[in-house]
Amino acid sequence: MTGKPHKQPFVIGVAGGASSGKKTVGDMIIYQLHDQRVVLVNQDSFYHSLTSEELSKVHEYNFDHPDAFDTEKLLSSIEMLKHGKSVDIPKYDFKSYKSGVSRRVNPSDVIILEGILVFHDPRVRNMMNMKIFVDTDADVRLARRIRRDTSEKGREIGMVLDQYSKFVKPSFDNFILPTKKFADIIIPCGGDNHVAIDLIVQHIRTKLGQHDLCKTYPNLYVIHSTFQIRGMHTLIRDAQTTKHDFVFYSDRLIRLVVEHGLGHLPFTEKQVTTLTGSVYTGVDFCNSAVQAIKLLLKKGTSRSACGLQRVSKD
Ligand SMILES: Nc1ncnc2c1ncn2[C@@H]1O[C@H](COP(=O)(O)OP(=O)(O)O)[C@@H](O)[C@H]1O
Ligand SMILES: O=c1ccn([C@@H]2O[C@H](COP(=O)(O)O)[C@@H](O)[C@H]2O)c(=O)[nH]1
Repeated sequence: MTGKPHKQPFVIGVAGGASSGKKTVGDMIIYQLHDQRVVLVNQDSFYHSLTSEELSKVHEYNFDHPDAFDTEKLLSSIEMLKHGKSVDIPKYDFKSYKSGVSRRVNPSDVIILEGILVFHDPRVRNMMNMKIFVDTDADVRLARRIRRDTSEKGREIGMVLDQYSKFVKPSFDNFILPTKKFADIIIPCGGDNHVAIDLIVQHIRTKLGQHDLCKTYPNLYVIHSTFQIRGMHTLIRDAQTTKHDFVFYSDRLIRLVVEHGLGHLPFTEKQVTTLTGSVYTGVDFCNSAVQAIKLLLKKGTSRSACGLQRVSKD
């Protein structure tokens, strides 16, 4: 075998009612994961093209029913991306109701699959590593839909309201809402929920940083790689780097490892009285933690011992 083994991408499903903010949430995740290869795939791309008969009675067509989508194509497309292959994803035109020219999507580290019914088919659901449901009140969704469909899709307000009461609302109650139970995370307020987005991004970063060794050793933690860390690794590997710089940057890297390790050690709450007489509640490392550091110091090389001593007085 040649080349690197293919690492499976992290697949995130984002479901919720129409105009709940699914795409906004997806875009916010992409924005925060700027240093990763992330691709957003929209379930809307997999709408079946309408036949001429369906077109003549478009007001009777239910775009919110699971059968409106080409789920087999969606499945095979995500499968290809999961296996590190590029895929042509169709483009659906909301004005002509037809699927047209495709866009080429390249394999990525993270795939975000967003759409009203992405949790409906168990085969699609099972491809996801994380499932998010965007929970936005029906009145907010309707208001956004009216604005979007009249301005962007050029539709009559009467038609938008008819479609809503005839298909959108019943399908939300019958098909979309029942998939909420499959979600790992439910986000109220969609894109306004910065706390939820931050937590999601943190989790994805942890998963992406996980080495295969983490599966064998569940208490192994991999420090998230930053540009600063990569820069220091570059310097200490460079044959041109001076001895002084090599020692300086190695020492900084060792300290980062030790400080990160200390964050995983057990601690107890401790209160101290400050010089001004007030009581400060902090934490104190448990005995076992101090013993672990002492053991490391005994076994460590002189350089790592030096790094350890700077972060632990004991
Ligand atoms: N938190 C928000 N506040 C105000 N408008 C929003 C918010 N989230 C989304 N929107 C707007 O609502 C519309 C639908 O949002 P979008 O993310 O495309 O929803 P979905 O993908 O669920 O259909 C868009 O016009 C978007 O700009
Ligand atoms: O031709 C079409 C195709 C779909 N719709 C509506 O779109 C929404 C789903 O898209 P979101 O981006 O998740 O909002 C769905 O409610 C369909 O009714 C349409 O109006 N016309």
